Amino acid sequence: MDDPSRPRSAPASAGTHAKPSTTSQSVGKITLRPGYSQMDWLRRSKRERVDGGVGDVDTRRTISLEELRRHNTRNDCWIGLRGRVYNLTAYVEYHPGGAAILERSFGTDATALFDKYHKWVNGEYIMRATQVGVMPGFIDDDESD
Ligand code: HEM
Repeated sequence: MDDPSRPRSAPASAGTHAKPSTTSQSVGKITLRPGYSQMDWLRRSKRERVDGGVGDVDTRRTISLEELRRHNTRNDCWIGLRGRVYNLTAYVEYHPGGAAILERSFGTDATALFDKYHKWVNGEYIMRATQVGVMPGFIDDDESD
């Protein structure tokens, strides 16, 4: 007999199963394409660097605001976040908040907007495979990378 105290559906954390997502994922009004869930991204970025194919990147290179600003298009977008610079280009399609809202942050220090929408999200962890450098004056307090 069914035990009414046991949930019938999978818990929310079930999205972390090992297979790539094969159905669309809806977060709020945003629908992500199959294969573009956060788990798909984490799996991909664990496997490979996703820095836009610029090759052997010195992730500690200082990137001027002027250089950051030049990467401001959908096919070549970098953002600053807490002193690190990330190549967001590949992640845009995986962003649960959608691509459109990210556009205004392309080529800028997006820390304030990031915190406005989701201070709780660990952007440094999610984006670690995309780091292309650091912002001027950045002082690293994490020796693990
Ligand atoms: C490093 C870059 C970013 C990463 C890794 C990231 C990651 C995420 C994640 C994981 C979520 C889902 C949060 C949740 O369900 O609790 C999300 C939602 C969202 N993000 Fe981002 N994000 C980034 C940048 C930004 C920026 C720059 C903006 C604004 C310009 C933004 C706006 C939003 C919005 C509006 C949502 C939807 C919030 C909601 O539905 O409540 N994100 N993002």
